[in-house]
Amino acid sequence: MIKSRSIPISNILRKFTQRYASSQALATDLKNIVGNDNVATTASVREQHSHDESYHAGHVPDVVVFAQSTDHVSKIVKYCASKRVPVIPFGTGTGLEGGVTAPKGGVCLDLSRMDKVLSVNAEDFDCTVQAGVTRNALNTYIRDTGLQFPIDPGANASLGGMCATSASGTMAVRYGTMRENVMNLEVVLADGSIIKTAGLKGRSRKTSSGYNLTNLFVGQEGTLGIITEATLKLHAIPEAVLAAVAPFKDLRAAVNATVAIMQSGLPVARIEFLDENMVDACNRFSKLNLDVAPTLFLEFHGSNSNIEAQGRIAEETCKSFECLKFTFATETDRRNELWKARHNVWYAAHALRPGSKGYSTDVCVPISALPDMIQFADNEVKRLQLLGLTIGHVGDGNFHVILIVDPNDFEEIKRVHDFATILAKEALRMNGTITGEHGIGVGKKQLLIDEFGLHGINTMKIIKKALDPLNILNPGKIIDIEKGF
Ligand SMILES: Cc1cc2c(cc1C)N(C[C@H](O)[C@H](O)[C@H](O)COP(=O)(O)OP(=O)(O)OC[C@H]1O[C@@H](n3cnc4c(N)ncnc43)[C@H](O)[C@@H]1O)c1[nH]c(=O)[nH]c(=O)c1N2
Ligand SMILES: CC(C)CC(=O)C(=O)O
Ligand SMILES: [Mn+2]
Repeated sequence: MIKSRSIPISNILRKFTQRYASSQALATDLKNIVGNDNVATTASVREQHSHDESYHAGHVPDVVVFAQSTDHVSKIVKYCASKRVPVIPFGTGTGLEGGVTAPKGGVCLDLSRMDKVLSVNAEDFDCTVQAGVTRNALNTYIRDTGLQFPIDPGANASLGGMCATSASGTMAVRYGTMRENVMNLEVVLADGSIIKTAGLKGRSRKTSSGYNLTNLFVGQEGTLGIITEATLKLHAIPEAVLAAVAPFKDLRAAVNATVAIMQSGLPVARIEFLDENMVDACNRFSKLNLDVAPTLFLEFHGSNSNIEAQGRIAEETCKSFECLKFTFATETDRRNELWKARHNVWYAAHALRPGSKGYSTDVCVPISALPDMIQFADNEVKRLQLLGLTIGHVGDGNFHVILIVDPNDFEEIKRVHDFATILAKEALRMNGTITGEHGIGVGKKQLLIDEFGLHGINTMKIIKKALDPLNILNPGKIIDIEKGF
């Protein structure tokens, strides 16, 4: 008898895909489980679910299932386990690392119909939502409570997707990332069983009870379980908000000012860096009239008296780094205009070259290393002659270089890949990480090995194999379970 270890991977994959007779048979079975209206097989729906907003190649699932409940998810996963069919969770498809693609076909499990806010405990500053609720929908729902959920990736992502990628955004510097804001998760495991990661009813502010399952499932990108519900921390909407814009003579001055502000302990709510290419793109796309120079957007949250004091300290610090101007934006409309432009940078960058594709890097380094890191990125963009625009959540040491590339120019694409690899390796050299918030998906699997080393990756493989022994949950993402080193 041949040992399974010696069967070539291609044969295993063929066998793997032969476990279900056809996409049609699969769809028929799934319709019996969740009803006709919740199963789609049309080419257009499958195509919509084959990719996210990144440049990564799309792969079409065999079937798209729209789950309406945790019970649906559990039954679908149990069925898929029995047939060895891949299950790829889908929130809103705004990911940037190809996480929702279906390289081995299978069932795309769309959670957007699980869109109920289940409870809001205003007095405890928490809420529980189904995975498909989007961050904007939650904030609209809780507006009258005086509370907000401030984690704000530019896109209106699903909260399940945000848990799954450990998302953050412009306000993480003040309120933390998803890792700090998820209190409990309901998760469907690879055999269809359902767990709560912080106790069956837990929503306490602190716990030292058992293993930290919550943070095992935050950032797992659908490879260990399907998140069906999340209990999240809420925060008070500040009494007063003050924003400011500060252009600088050069990139280094702007980043040095950021480091000084962070090291002074000033409780900034947002501190975002835009290089001059990015400011120029925002001016064009969002019809702004900002000085084209390396710029900081800042925001302070608090009471009327303390935000003014905070603003003044930031102004003095920026002036000590020779900022060209420091302009406060007090009116709500002006602030909204600035932050809307900030959230649209991805589209502003694409608009520079119609027909182009964008690739975003996402390194994060300790704050003291940030000036050298951003300078390094700038030098490399120039050396490799790329169209790169830098934007960053610099208060956290996290920034993105958006590279705009002609999808038909393979030589340019290679330079983009070279750049992304060089940048990630430099971030590791500076004690940082290859991804602050976008995750690994299909794009950064090799670099993850550099970040964690052999024993670290093997530990991840052990966890993956224990929780998903048939490798049906989002296979091919984060780690390649079949591949050795
Ligand atoms: C214009 C723009 C701007 C930004 C961003 C995107 C875009 C297009 N993003 C990236 C993106 O919005 C972020 O990764 C979201 O968390 C993705 O949420 P979706 O609901 O779209 O997940 P999406 O559907 O894209 O899925 C992402 C991954 O999570 C998995 N998944 C989804 N739902 C799941 C569930 N319920 N259970 C288990 N796994 C699940 C998927 O399988 C996939 O691997 C971002 N991000 C960020 O952190 N900071 C930022 O500033 C921005 N800014
Ligand atoms: C495309 C990316 C640059 C999106 C993002 O993470 C951001 O705008 O901060
Ligand atoms: Mn970002």
